[in-house]
This record gives sequence, structure tokens and C-alpha cells, in this order.
Amino acid sequence: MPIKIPDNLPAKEILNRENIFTMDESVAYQQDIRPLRIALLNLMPTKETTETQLLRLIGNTPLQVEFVLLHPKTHQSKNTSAEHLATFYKTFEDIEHEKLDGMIITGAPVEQMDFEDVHYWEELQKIMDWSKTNVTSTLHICWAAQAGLYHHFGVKKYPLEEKLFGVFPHTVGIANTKLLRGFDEMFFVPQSRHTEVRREDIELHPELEILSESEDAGVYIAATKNGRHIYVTGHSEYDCHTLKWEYDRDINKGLSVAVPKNYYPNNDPTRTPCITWRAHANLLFSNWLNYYVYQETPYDFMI
Ligand SMILES: CC(=O)SCCNC(=O)CCNC(=O)[C@H](O)C(C)(C)COP(=O)(O)OP(=O)(O)OC[C@H]1O[C@@H](n2cnc3c(N)ncnc32)[C@H](O)[C@@H]1OP(=O)(O)O
Ligand SMILES: N[C@@H](CCO)C(=O)O
Repeated sequence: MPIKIPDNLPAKEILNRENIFTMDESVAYQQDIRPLRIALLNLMPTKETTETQLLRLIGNTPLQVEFVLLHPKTHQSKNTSAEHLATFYKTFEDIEHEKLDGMIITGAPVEQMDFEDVHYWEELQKIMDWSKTNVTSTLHICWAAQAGLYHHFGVKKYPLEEKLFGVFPHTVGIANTKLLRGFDEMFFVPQSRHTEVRREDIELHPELEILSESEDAGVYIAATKNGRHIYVTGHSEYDCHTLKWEYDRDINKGLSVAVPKNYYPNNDPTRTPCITWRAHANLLFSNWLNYYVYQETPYDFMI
């Protein structure tokens, strides 16, 4: 939340230089509050797990949030029951005449396919185009970040020689950026993917900036300079045991997969992993909700 301070307090200038958000008394008197409307376009097969992970992070705010669950109509889900979708989910057609304060588009296990081979690619492109005018800020996670960068900017994804799998140190790329307010200079993020986007391709687009990256994992967060589209390649929303679940799943299938790096104590998969990214995950989502959604969205957006 912004700090409301007297109009002429000297600290105001110092904080403004650090991009700390302050608000004059005169502006504060005019500020109205209403619940935020945030949609989760859930592309994951494990929909119930992802709902829980993201609600946990979105719920960490004093703001009231109305959560709208969306699934792609043009894909028949194998792993989530039709009953769950019918009870709790809507499709894009149900909301396309509305406005949203924020939208999160999740990852999906389709990164090794061409975008055009994904069943819901056309539908997703339509939703991403619509988001430019109907959503104040859209956060794209993992495959959705690759899909958004490709659709909006033509940025390609490239296969990695081996799966990027583990918990890696990341750094803040641009000082005082509001999305990373309060972050330590180095922080940890889980990564679990077979493909990457590259800095040099993103740099060709002056509308984009790279907010965070990692020596091991490459670009972590890119965003449009106006904050309306945010692309996050890692999985800060993952629970402590999600990487273990993915690792055990692949081992049980007989796949050759390396132990996730920097995750188990002494990299020993018989030991219980320890979470090292929760604080930054909470900050990332509360900064997004505050600075990119709540402070930017018009009060009468939905009228
Ligand atoms: C890079 C990132 O974004 S990481 C995020 C993705 N991570 C995850 O999904 C982790 C959890 N997922 C999993 O562990 C596995 O996908 C499982 C265990 C749920 C299922 O795996 P499998 O049995 O091997 O494959 P299955 O044939 O059921 O298809 C898996 C999913 O791939 C996706 N998929 C596969 N082909 C297509 C396609 N052509 N178009 C769209 N989606 C597709 C679907 O999401 C499908 O699940 P769904 O129908 O429930 O939505
Ligand atoms: N995080 C994913 C990568 C596949 O897209 C998994 O391991 O299931």
C-alpha cells in the first residue's frame, strides 16, 4: 500500500527517488477502494494444485480479491474432472465482454511442442489480444511467458540441452523496480523447464525490459515498460514438494532425469527438501497486485 504522508515532508523526495510509492494527503482523499477482479487462466493439467498455490499467494494482501477461474474451451482436460470444471470454471466466452483488473496465465506441459500445435493456441491468442484492452495487468508464468513473448513480440523459445530443474539464485536487474520492491539482491526461484527465451531476442524490443535473471537459469522476469504484461519464466508459486513430486513422477516412469539442483539437503533426494523461495514469491505477487493492478486500475473500470 502507498504511504500517505504530509505534502512537504523531506523524506518524500528521498523515497520518491527510490521509487517508493508515496501519496500526498490531497491524492489520498480522492482514492476509492473496491474489490479487485483477478482471473486465473489455468492451463495446467494439475488444476486443483495450481489453484491452491496461486490463491495462497494472491490471498496475502489486505485488498479484497474476487477470483475468476478460466479454462480453455478448445481443450478437453484429461487430468481435471469435468465436474470440477463445470462447478468452478468459466471460459473466455463467458467474460469476454467484461474488464478485469488482473489476469494470471499459468504454465502448461506443452513447451516442447510448437505453439501452433497446442490445442488451445488460437483461443489463447484471442485471449492475449483481448488482454491488451480489457485487463490492467497480465502475469504470464513459465510456458505462458514464452507464449506471450512469442505472440506479442515474436520472441522464440529454444530447447535446452538438459532440463533446467532445481532452485537457482537470481538477481535484481534494474534497481528500484516496483515489481521487485523489497527483494534481496540475490534470491532463489524454482525452475522446471526444457526450453528458454534469450536476453538478446528480448533486447530487440524497446517496449520490453528484463527485470531479473540468473547465471544458471537465464531470463527470469521480462515486462513491458508500462507494466501491463509481465513474463515470469520460473515457478515461484511452487510448494516445497512440487519439484520432488515432478522428480519422483519421472523416476517412477523410468525416465532419466537429474536430481533437482540446490533443492534437497546435500542434493540427496532421500532427504526432505527445504523451501528457500517463499518470502520472495509472496513479495512478487503482493507487489504485482499492489503496484501493477490496484494502483493502476481505474475505479470505474468495470462499468
Ligand atoms: C514449462 C512449464 O510451463 S512448467 C508447467 C507444466 N508443468 C506441469 O504440468 C507439471 C504437472 N504435470 C504433470 O506432471 C503431467 O502433465 C501429468 C502427470 C499431469 C500428466 O502427464 P501424462 O500422463 O504424461 O500426459 P497426458 O497425456 O495426460 O497430458 C498431459 C497434459 O499435456 C497437455 N497437452 C498435451 N498435449 C497437448 C496439446 N496438443 N494441446 C494442449 N495441451 C496438451 C495437457 O495439459 C495435458 O493434460 P490435460 O489434458 O489434463 O490438460
Ligand atoms: N515443470 C514441468 C516441465 C514440463 O513442461 C514438469 O516437470 O512437469
